[in-house]
Amino acid sequence: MSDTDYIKSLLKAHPNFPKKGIVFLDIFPILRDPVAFETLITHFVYHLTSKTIPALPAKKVDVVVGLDARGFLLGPIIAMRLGAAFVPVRKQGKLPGECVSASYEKEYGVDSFEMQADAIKPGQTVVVVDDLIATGGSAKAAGELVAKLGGKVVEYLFIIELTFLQAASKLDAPLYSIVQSDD
Ligand SMILES: O=P(O)(O)OC[C@H]1O[C@H](OP(=O)(O)OP(=O)(O)O)[C@H](O)[C@@H]1O
Ligand SMILES: Nc1ncnc2[nH]cnc12
Repeated sequence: MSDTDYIKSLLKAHPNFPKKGIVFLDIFPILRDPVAFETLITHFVYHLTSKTIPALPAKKVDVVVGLDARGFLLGPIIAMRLGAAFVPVRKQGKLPGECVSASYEKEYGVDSFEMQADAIKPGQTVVVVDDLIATGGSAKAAGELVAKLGGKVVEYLFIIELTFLQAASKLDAPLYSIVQSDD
């Protein structure tokens, strides 16, 4: 079985969660299976180190940015494997010190994201990681925060992409997803 089929087989769909009309795709069964979790992380790391990402000369990622909350389960592990920094993007009011912020609309509501102002240095290369991209609102806001600090997003990485919402067109860098869902 391919990595993609293995990971896909563990995703659980919950119709009408967190509200009517949304089919929530749950990634937690992957994390319950250590072999699947290892496969997932290794897949991302292999992608970042052995494939050609046009905006990533010398294949060097300086910073992995993970999005609150499920991006925190993936980002730090990927960052450690790459020898890169991990930087969290958190929902408003959770981070101490000076922060930059950006608000965004998502599949089921409005929210605001923040990043610590000294977390990324001008010119650093960044990958943004999260479990799922739906409308792309949260990823776009994260990209805006990176840009405000002078960083350069070279790729947005997700386990799942809801392709029917066409988020890729909103982003300023390529989108990579392991599983694509079109319904
Ligand atoms: O592409 P978008 O439409 O922006 O939606 C995707 C975002 O929504 C989910 O997080 P959620 O806001 O539910 O937060 P959580 O991780 O704290 O549950 C998901 O983990 C992404 O972060
Ligand atoms: N359909 C979905 N499943 C899981 N997380 C989500 N975040 C936004 N839309 C989602």
